[in-house]
Amino acid sequence: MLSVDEVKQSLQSAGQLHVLQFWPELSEEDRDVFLQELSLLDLQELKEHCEGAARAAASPPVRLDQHMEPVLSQFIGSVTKSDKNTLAQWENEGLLQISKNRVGVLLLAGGQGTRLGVQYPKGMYNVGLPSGKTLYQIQAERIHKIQELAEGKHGTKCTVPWYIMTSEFTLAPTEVFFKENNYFGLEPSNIMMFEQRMIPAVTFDGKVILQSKGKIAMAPDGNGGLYQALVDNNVLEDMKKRGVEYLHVYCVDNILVKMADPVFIGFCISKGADCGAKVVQKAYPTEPVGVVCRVKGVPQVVEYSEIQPYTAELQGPDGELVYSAGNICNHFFTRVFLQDVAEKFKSQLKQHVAIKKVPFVDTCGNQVKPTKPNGIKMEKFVFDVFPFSRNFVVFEVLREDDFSPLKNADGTATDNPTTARNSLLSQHCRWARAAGATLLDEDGNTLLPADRVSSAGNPPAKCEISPLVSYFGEGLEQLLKGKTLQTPLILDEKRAEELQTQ
Ligand SMILES: CC(=O)N[C@H]1[C@@H](OP(=O)(O)OP(=O)(O)OC[C@H]2O[C@@H](n3ccc(=O)[nH]c3=O)[C@H](O)[C@@H]2O)O[C@H](CO)[C@@H](O)[C@@H]1O
Repeated sequence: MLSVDEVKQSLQSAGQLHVLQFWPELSEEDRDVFLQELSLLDLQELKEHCEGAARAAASPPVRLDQHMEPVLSQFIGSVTKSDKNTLAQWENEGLLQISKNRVGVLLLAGGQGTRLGVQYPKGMYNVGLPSGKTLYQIQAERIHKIQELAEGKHGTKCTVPWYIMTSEFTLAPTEVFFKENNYFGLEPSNIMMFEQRMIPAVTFDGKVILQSKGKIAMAPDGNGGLYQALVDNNVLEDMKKRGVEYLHVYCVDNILVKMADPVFIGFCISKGADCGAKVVQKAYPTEPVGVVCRVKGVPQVVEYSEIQPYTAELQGPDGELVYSAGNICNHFFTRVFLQDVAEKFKSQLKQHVAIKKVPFVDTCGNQVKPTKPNGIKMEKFVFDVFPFSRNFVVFEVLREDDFSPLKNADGTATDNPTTARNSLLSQHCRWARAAGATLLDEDGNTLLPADRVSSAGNPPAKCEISPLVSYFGEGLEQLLKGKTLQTPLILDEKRAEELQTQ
């Protein structure tokens, strides 16, 4: 730990001496904690960070719109446009790689979930499914099942390691939650949690913001902080040691996420890709999803906050959106590509400016909760490595099978706990019916095939299938064909066993 004089000197040369303004008022204990925090800061880089943030916030945003073009069709694979055999080949390839322990999953879970408005990590959220499962539990059970499917097919026991990137906000509660839940039945040594870096929030004139008298306002460095975090925490070494060559990176809030999706992984591998992105057709031009496209001929995502409305609304000859490839934050990377990024490209990642309301302590020592934006948070984005890819591919999937994110609190129009819950229950109704089950609604009436999702987005019935029973609808016929089942239905392993013997 540095001494207070050393810190003072560095802060002075960075033009940030105000950080110690309340030093005389702090208790011994608070001083220790603060000094520790300041010692961890890269004080050499602080000046550049603060000046850079102020400069970036003051400059007009760089517009990419006029350089945008859609991704070339030869680099796009599609679930709907591929025949059954091709899809089966990709799935087989994915399962084969999983069975050989070559596939890992990496969860981006360092975000603060401000829009959802909860104080705990989003993965701990329970959207109100009949089973009461949280997002973390659903994800863990899908890992379980995909290992089982790969083992069943190839006869070898295998592991899909789960890397979880957290931040100062999410690490401790996530660790406790996993422990309390007995790691959801997974082997704890195959779950690796690590922390991304935090960086100071800065005022518009380039001053570090004090959150309280003895604490700087810090924020995670964006999900593109992943690449620094991989290095800081020796994650790539761990992957190498385990023989993991392919990584499926995903964001925490998509209730339909297919962990280590073998079809996606198989597709990327069979195309020889080093980097890939899953997309869905955008639902409407202003939907808050990034657009996967090319910028000056190079693959890139233009984030929803950075695209101009007229570009987002551009239509092709048949009225379709020109930029319809919506990023669902499901990425494929080879380990070798990540190694390259870590060694050569990580420092070239773009910095994005986010203007936020950052609570602070004013010069008189009063705590202030600003009503309008007062601070700059600089963020890196996980997809900003796409331009460094040598062979980038896009995989288009169906929204109803792959994407229903939890972003907002209930009471909002979209992407909230109700829409997430309904998407999952609707999917499971479809699976049950496709497997030959007849479902009865809560009044005992038979649900007809025409009973689909209502205009309010409600599923035809409450039918929830545990990922431990089925990963993507497979294996249900032997349990459900010709059976009439009352809903609400929770098809968990116990119920599956009962149905098997009926
Ligand atoms: C930059 C990015 O990827 N944007 C994508 C993200 O947007 P969106 O703005 O929704 O991104 P979020 O803020 O939800 O972050 C995405 C994921 O990154 C994690 N996170 C975020 C910040 C951070 O410092 N550390 C961290 O790990 C979050 O916990 C989350 O799992 O998801 C959308 C789909 O749902 C995509 O269309 C957007 O293109």
